[in-house]
Amino acid sequence: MADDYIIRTEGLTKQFKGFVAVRDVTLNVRRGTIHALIGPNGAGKTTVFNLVTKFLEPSAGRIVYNGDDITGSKPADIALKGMVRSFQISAVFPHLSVLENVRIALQRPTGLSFRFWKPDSVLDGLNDKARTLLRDVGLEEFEPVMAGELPYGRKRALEIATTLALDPELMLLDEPMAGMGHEDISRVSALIKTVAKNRTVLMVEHNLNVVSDLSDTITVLQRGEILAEGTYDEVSANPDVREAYMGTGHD
Ligand SMILES: Nc1ncnc2c1ncn2[C@@H]1O[C@H](COP(=O)(O)OP(=O)(O)OP(=O)(O)O)[C@@H](O)[C@H]1O
Repeated sequence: MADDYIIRTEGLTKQFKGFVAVRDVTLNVRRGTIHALIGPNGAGKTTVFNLVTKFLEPSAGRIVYNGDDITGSKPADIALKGMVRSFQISAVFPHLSVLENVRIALQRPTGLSFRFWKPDSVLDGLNDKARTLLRDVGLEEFEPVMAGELPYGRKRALEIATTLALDPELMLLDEPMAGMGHEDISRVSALIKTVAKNRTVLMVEHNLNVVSDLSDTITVLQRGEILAEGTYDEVSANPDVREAYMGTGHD
């Protein structure tokens, strides 16, 4: 049933001055799952993400979100419909406290407009909601800390909190583990599992341990095209995928 899929792309293609970065990508992301997009450098993962979130216009193909054709929509329109990309839209303001960052995020109807001019009394009313979000991402002790002073992994957790403030139905995570050490990776992985419980997550991630631990479905891209799709066990046993990653797929 079409409704099983929160987002579908049909024949998605993107050319940059004649170079085909993404070719005929038909992606189906099942509602309520964690779906990872992986592939070697230059495979087209970021371009697919930019197309899905409308930061780029496709050269051909269609994008359907919750049954609506959003191929011609603007990023702000799709954010309003519940598709929110983390680590891009959710800027963290370094000179504001952790709590203030989440309060401001709670003020954003689309994730794209910022309202600094609200009186303090209105912002104070948001404290309870902000504190709940901080607890969800394990940052309650960091509430008064300036965001710019947070350790790296905690900053990413704050970014997730500011994204969750928009209550997205589909959350897109762009390399959530980039630049993190082991400890942060385990904490942020656990966090993603928790926040994915009542929403859908589509993520681009290079760390294959994380991908295997978190993902229900994995789509492997290579040179702009889908090479394989399935569970981690399925794609990691696929000779074409092994060849693409390690050059050891076919004997
Ligand atoms: N704006 C652009 N203009 C021209 N070529 C581009 C542009 N954006 C991406 N490309 C090219 O398209 C291809 C796919 O790039 P993309 O960034 O989507 O890959 P990726 O899988 O995200 O790679 P990485 O893992 O290195 O981030 C690359 O060859 C890249 O050089």
